[in-house]
Amino acid sequence: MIPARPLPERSCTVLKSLMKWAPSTWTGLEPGRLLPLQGSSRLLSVGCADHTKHQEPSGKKPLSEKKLKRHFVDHRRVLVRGGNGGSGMSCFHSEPRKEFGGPDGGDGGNGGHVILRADQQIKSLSSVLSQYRGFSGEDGSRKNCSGRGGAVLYVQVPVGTLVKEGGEIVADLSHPGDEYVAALGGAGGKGNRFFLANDNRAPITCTPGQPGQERVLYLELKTVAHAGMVGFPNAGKSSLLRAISNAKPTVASYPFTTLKPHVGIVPYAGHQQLAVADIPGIIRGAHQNKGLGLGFLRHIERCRFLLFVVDLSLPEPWTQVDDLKYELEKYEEGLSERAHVIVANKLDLPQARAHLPQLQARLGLAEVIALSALTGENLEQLLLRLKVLHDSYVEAELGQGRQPFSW
Ligand SMILES: Nc1nc2c(ncn2[C@@H]2O[C@H](COP(=O)(O)OP(=O)(O)OP(=O)(O)O)[C@@H](O)[C@H]2O)c(=O)[nH]1
Ligand SMILES: [Mg+2]
Repeated sequence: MIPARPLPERSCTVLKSLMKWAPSTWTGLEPGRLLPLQGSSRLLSVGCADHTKHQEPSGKKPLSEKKLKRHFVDHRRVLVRGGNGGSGMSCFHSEPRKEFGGPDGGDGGNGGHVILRADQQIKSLSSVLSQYRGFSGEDGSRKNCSGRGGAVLYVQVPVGTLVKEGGEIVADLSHPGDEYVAALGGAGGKGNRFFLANDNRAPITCTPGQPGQERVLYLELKTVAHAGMVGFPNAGKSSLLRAISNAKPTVASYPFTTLKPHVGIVPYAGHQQLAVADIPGIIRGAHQNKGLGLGFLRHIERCRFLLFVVDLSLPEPWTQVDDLKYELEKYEEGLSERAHVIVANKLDLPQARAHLPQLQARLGLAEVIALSALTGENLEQLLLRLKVLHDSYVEAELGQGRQPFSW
């Protein structure tokens, strides 16, 4: 007899990865849990202490920024089709000693809708497939039995997803739990029982189910956060996000290190949380598609306030602020006038200290917060300012009878 041998380690890993993916494929067959949720928490760094612990399991190398970018999708064209309605049945009651039992064909069930639902656990549109078909209703059957209706197919999308059809915005799923019926299921057909009338006691007519609605939708993700960081490459945006939150975006001394938005959570007393988004650097001329272009600014469009991060160690740092504001204006008029703070980073460098008085003189003392993301100097001042901005935002929203966004 051959003794049982333990599986080699590599096979175990392969098996485990298969086990990890298999349920997400099967869920497509079940109503209610239909999405192949790629629940990888690495899709977007979320700086919640517990989350980050799960993000990088010990012994596993974190994914490089380049690989992470492949998982971050902020556009998607989706073809959605509602489920078809089931057909009605044409048949007659048949029973011993009951010759003319009458029509008893049941109606077909309605097709299931396809519904987009904003889910906070989903961080990018990468888990959204290119097409979805709703569940069809069952056909009607004998004895007036109606067919079962098709279950609703829920497609989970990130909070902040815009739904467009033919260039027009048809829905904005900006709050967790928001839903949008992307495609209606077809109505079920009628069985011949439905056509029973005084002048027609034995109808044989029955109707087929209607096909489900078919639409081509464009999904566009606009990250939702309280504060958005904008700055030139290498200004230290990612370093700052690392310093104030538990998010772990890559930091390096070359430009365009960050290739996808990151959201970090800054915890405050009383379980208050403030979401801060770090987006790729923009450069002068970005509106002419220089650097990474301005496409990423869509991720700060919804931010309630902005952090202009400038490198204080460079000569004439105020020109960075002017250039950033100019690029923002080119992207969307009025964007640069949103509530903001100017963060003068790299205060630890000697030349930076020399530039500070000039910057403050040009932009105003109150507006500039000089700090060092590297040494942590003066970070509290930024945290306090963020809190003040957040509180005034909450007050304004409540004043207008709206629920403020909370992460
Ligand atoms: N001395 C000093 N260096 C800093 C400070 N903050 C960031 N750096 C350095 O500046 C370089 C760029 O930092 P990042 O945080 O990657 O800059 P970024 O703005 O995110 O850059 P992109 O992602 O390319 O847009 C890194 O080498 C950091 O170590 C600081 O406060 N002081
Ligand atoms: Mg960065």
